[in-house]
Amino acid sequence: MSDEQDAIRVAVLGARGRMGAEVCKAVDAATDMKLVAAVDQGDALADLADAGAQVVVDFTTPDVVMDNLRWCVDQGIHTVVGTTGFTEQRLEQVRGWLADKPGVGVVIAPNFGIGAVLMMQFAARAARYFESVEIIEQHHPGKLDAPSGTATHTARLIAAARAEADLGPVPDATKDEVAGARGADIDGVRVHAVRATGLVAHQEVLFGTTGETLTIRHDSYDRVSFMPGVLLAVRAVPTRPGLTVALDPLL
Ligand SMILES: NC(=O)c1ccc[n+]([C@@H]2O[C@H](COP(=O)([O-])OP(=O)(O)OC[C@H]3O[C@@H](n4cnc5c(N)ncnc54)[C@H](O)[C@@H]3O)[C@@H](O)[C@H]2O)c1
Ligand SMILES: O=C(O)C1=N[C@H](C(=O)O)CCC1
Repeated sequence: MSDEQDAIRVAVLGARGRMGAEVCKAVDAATDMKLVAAVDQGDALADLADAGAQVVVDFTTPDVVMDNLRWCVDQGIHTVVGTTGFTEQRLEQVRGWLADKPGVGVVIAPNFGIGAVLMMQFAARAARYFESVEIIEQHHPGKLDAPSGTATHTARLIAAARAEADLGPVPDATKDEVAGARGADIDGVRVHAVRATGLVAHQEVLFGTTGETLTIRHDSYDRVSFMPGVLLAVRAVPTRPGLTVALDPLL
């Protein structure tokens, strides 16, 4: 329990969205944080600075997140980003902005669910032992992007582990007779995106080798599952200058 004056002053961008609304509730309930601004489309970013925000949490959309983040870094405000769409090129751009603001911290994580982080770690660990691998991500139909940030991140981790183990390409003799039938190719790993009402956020990583398969699966049934990770990042980001990608270094 901290005094009001010691509380971390947090602002939320995308505050009326599915995730933003949940983050506002979680910050409100945290005794060591104070929600000082809840900003959504149409509101001025300047509201964040006027409210004296120390940490901004961004859950908006891939097409606006870079402008938001640039503004926050320029203002010297630490930022926790859950919004997806971060390519290696985008991450490099963020590192460039931060080079001019040495005290500022940014955490960008494709998934704040602790179980999801472990699922990715387990998948990376298993990758070297299986010649075949496919990722099946499943989300609610309101999701704007595909494949998910989590699936893209997982595919990159698996591809790196395969390269290190000299595994070569995944065996696949199939001719794609209908475009997309074999899913997207991310660094040589096939990724399939499912959208259905009733789902929240789910992922399976299916590995195969001679005579056996291994399935690693994670399910978020409720957006509350992301909140411990978000709060962990809010607490950590002021003492982590520069860019932190994914939640693993904070666990
Ligand atoms: N990292 C994670 O753990 C995690 C978990 C869930 C969702 N996500 C990602 O978070 C993002 C948001 O997901 P969602 O389901 O909450 O989406 P959503 O569509 O429900 O919410 C997005 C909100 O952002 C607002 N917005 C759009 N442009 C804005 C702007 N310029 N300034 C301020 N607000 C703006 C929208 O009005 C909306 O309220 C997506 O990229 C999603 O993939 C990440
Ligand atoms: O609901 C979403 O949208 C989610 N997006 C993230 C992703 O793209 O990986 C994390 C899971 C939920």
